[in-house]
Amino acid sequence: MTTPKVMRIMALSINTAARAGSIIREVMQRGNLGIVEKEGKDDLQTEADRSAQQCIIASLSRKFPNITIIGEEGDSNLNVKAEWLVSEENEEFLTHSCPEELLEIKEEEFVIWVDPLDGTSEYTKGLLEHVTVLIGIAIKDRAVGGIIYQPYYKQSNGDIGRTVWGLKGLGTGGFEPKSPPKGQMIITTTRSHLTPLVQQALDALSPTKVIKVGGAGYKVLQLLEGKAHAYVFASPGCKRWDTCAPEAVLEAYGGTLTDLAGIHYSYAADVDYKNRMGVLATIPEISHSEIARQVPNDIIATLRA
Ligand SMILES: Nc1ncnc2c1ncn2[C@@H]1O[C@H](COP(=O)(O)O)[C@@H](O)[C@H]1OP(=O)(O)O
Ligand SMILES: [Mg+2]
Ligand SMILES: [Mg+2]
Ligand SMILES: [Mg+2]
Repeated sequence: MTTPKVMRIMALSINTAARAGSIIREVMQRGNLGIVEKEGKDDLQTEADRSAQQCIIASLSRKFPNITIIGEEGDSNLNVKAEWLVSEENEEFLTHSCPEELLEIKEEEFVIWVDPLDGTSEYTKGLLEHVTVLIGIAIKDRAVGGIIYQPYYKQSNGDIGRTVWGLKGLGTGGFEPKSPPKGQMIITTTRSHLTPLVQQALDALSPTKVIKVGGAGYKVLQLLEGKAHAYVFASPGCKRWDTCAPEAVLEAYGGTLTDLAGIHYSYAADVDYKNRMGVLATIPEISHSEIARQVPNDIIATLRA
């Protein structure tokens, strides 16, 4: 029997995200980040963002030429150095069985959303633990599979870097699931993109504690590892590549990630990339719709305007 496409795409993405992570470490080690501003000082790009994206898109598109792959850093030159091309699929992942409902998905039905370096602002400031590589795998318009690679995670055995993955219908891997303390409401939100509206939404939810960290990937890791109950971001700043992989991993775990009104974003290839209606993510133990109801209407109206 041939291996189902979704399993092969996940397995190649796992190895490719780790290679991109090593490129991110190499650029930092060399010390010349090559920072440019994209849409302003809140929107930076470095040599690491550019090179990691080239590695990911060249590797995935070579093996899966019929898949639409959309990366944060725009069109990439795919004539990359041989050492950046990943062709091996992750064997450990391939030992899992494919969920029944995903057995027959054809290459043309996938859309892959790539954020080669999430938490660029934190990367440039040396807050390296916040940095992740995100590869999100959508089928038609839904986020189904995701890889969150953390290039600076320190393993207990001394190894550096870890891969967290999730696939709907199969589950998650690469981390120790943990629930946050009961009777509290710990919210994680932006560290570098705080605005009055972001603050207003936090206040409306009366958190017992707020954890400000960088990156959409790192914030979802806070939910998976019991550091926070919810991720709340009342801003149009995130884009589909920020949320596709985190949404798939969180939902494979039993949680939920939507816009602030509680509606799932579409990850179809032809959508507007902007997550205009913000981000709301919750752990499985929390009623997502209950939290969405607590978001004041005027905040939703402001985002919608
Ligand atoms: N105003 C913005 N402009 C550009 N990117 C943004 C903006 N707000 C959020 N992002 C992206 O969403 C991620 C999560 O946001 P935050 O860290 O503020 O919570 C950021 O790391 C950044 O991704 P990236 O670092 O990949 O460019
Ligand atoms: Mg960016
Ligand atoms: Mg990002
Ligand atoms: Mg990025």
